[in-house]
Amino acid sequence: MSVELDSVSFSYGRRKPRILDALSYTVPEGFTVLLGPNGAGKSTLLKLACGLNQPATGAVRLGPHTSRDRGFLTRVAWMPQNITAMTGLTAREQVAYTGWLKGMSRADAWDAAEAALDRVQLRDRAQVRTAQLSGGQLRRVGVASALVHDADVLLLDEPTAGMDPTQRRVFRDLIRTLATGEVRVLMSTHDVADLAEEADHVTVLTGGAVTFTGPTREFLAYAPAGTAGPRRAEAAYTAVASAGAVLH
Ligand SMILES: Nc1ncnc2c1ncn2[C@@H]1O[C@H](COP(=O)(O)OP(=O)(O)OP(=O)(O)O)[C@@H](O)[C@H]1O
Repeated sequence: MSVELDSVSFSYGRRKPRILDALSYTVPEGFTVLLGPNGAGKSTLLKLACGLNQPATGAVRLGPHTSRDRGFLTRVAWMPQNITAMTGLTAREQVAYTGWLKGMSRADAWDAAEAALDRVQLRDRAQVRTAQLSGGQLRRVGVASALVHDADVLLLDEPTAGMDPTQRRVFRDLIRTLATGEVRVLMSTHDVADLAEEADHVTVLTGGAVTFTGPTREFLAYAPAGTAGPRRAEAAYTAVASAGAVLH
């Protein structure tokens, strides 16, 4: 099952401009990177896709559920761009708390929190208060919180911002193991060179509209012929983002 946005419109207030206007989009299978310039609406799309914000018109669905149902919220995980350290909580407590909020029993959430911290290589910091973690470590707590309740769809808002190169690599490998079978991962990033080639699909959002969505090899084909390996994704992104037309 995937998250589907069906003709969704949204603005941050009645008199505010529409950020998304009749946008229809389905989170693709596997691992998808969501690219787009600052202010394109990536975070807004992710917040609608996880049920945190509700559309003014249209609907967000996961199988039989809409984003207003409990059944939707327990199957979709979202990692915000800014992770907040919860006052007084250790890393394990903070991750377990997210599991509990998503409907797990206290005992299950506690066990799952340890496993999730392990997956992001933060087990040795499990007993440290989150307020005392570094920015990159706190982001890993955010990733663990998104993993804790075994969601079908993971929506990650710039999860690698602030991670060092080693952790970015660990994270990329983790995403590859997560985005298999039924689990879909949609991740916004500005880290085009690092991540786009790893993905199964690429979606480009420009001015609140999806201007490209498709398999990564189709995306990379927009790079001018002869562009060298590591620069291919950036060149493809530049070509797609500057085309100003819908390419999918
Ligand atoms: N809480 C808010 N209230 C009012 N406007 C907002 C709010 N959050 C975002 N916006 C506006 O919505 C538009 C899209 O913002 P959004 O954060 O979704 O873009 P983005 O693609 O994620 O950007 P970035 O790459 O900089 O993170 C921007 O014009 C932004 O100013």
